[in-house]
Amino acid sequence: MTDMRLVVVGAAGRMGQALVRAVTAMDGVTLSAAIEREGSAALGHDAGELAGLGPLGVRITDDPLTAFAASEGVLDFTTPKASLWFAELAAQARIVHIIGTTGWVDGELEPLKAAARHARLVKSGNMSLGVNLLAALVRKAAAALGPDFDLEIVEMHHRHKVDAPSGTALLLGEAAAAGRGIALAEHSVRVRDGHTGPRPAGDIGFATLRGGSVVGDHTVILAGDGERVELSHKAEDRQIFARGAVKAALWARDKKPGLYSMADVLGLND
Ligand SMILES: NC(=O)C1=CN([C@@H]2O[C@H](COP(=O)(O)OP(=O)(O)OC[C@H]3O[C@@H](n4cnc5c(N)ncnc54)[C@H](OP(=O)(O)O)[C@@H]3O)[C@@H](O)[C@H]2O)C=CC1
Ligand SMILES: O=C(O)C1=N[C@H](C(=O)O)C[C@H](O)C1
Repeated sequence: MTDMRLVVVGAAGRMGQALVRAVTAMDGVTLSAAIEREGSAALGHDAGELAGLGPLGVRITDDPLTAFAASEGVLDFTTPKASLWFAELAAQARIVHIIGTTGWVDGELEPLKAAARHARLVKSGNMSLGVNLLAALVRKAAAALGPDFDLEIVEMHHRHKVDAPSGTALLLGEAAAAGRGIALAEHSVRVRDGHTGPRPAGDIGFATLRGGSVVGDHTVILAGDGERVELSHKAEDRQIFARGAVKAALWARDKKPGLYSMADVLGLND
C-alpha cells in the first residue's frame, strides 16, 4: 500500500511541530501539507525547519481546501472553533480527520457527529497508549470499589494551556462515571471555593494545576475510609500524543465513516 498522505493543521504549534516530527519518523505515512491560520508568522516557512528537522520541502500555507484535496488524512490539534471548520472541510473531501483538540463546550459536538456521517473521525482528549489504558483501569477500579470510595481527579499542565479541566481529566472522569454507572455531567464538581459544606456522596471532583513546562500529569484518587487508591499517568514527551495520532490515521484509513475514539484504535473496547 502507498504511504498515507497526511496534512498537519496548526503546524507551528507545540503539537503541530510534534506531529510533523512523528509523520516524518513513522513508516506508512508522508507529510502532504502543513497549515496555519491566515496572517500567521509561520506562513511560508518550511514545516520541517520549524519542527527542528531541517527542510522537508513542505511550506506552511493558509489554504486547507487545496491541502485536504491532496491528502488522505488531517492531523488536528488546534482549537474547537478551528477543528469544527476543518471537520466540515474533511467531510467534503471524504478524508480521515484525527482530532486531538480539547476545550469543547456543550453543543459543539453535534456538528462533529454530522460530519462523521461522511468522514472517518477519531477524536480523543488524549492520544497516548498509557492514558487510554489508564482510563480502562479507572473504569474497572470505580466499578470494583463502588460509591463508598470518593473519586477525585488531579491534573497538572504547562503554563500555556488554555482549557480546564484538561481533556484527559474529563476522559478519565467519563471512565470513572461509566464504571459507577452514572452520568458525569450530573456528578462533576469542577470548582470548590469558600464554605462548601461536606462532600456530597457520588461527586466526581476535578482539581487543576498550571505551571512551568509540565507536558501532562493526571492522577485519579479513589479515597475510602482508611485507604486510598491512586492511579497516575505522567507524560514526559509530546511525541507520545503525536505517534498516537498517526497510528489513529493509519487505523482509520480503511474504516467506515463514523466518530471513533482512541480506545477503538487501540482495541481497548474489544
Ligand atoms: N489529545 C491529545 O492527545 C492532546 C491534545 N492537545 C490539545 O491540542 C490543542 C493544541 O495544543 P498545543 O499544540 O499545545 O497549542 P498551540 O497553541 O501551541 O498550537 C495550536 C496551533 O493551532 C493554530 N491554529 C489555531 N486556529 C487555527 C486555524 N483556524 N487554522 C490554522 N491553525 C490554527 C495556532 O495558531 P495561533 O498560535 O496563530 O493561534 C497554533 O499554532 C489543545 O487543545 C490541547 O489541549 C495537546 C496535547 C495532546
Ligand atoms: O494542552 C496540552 O498540553 C495537553 N492537552 C491534552 C488535555 O487537555 O488533556 C492532553 C495532554 O494532557 C496535553
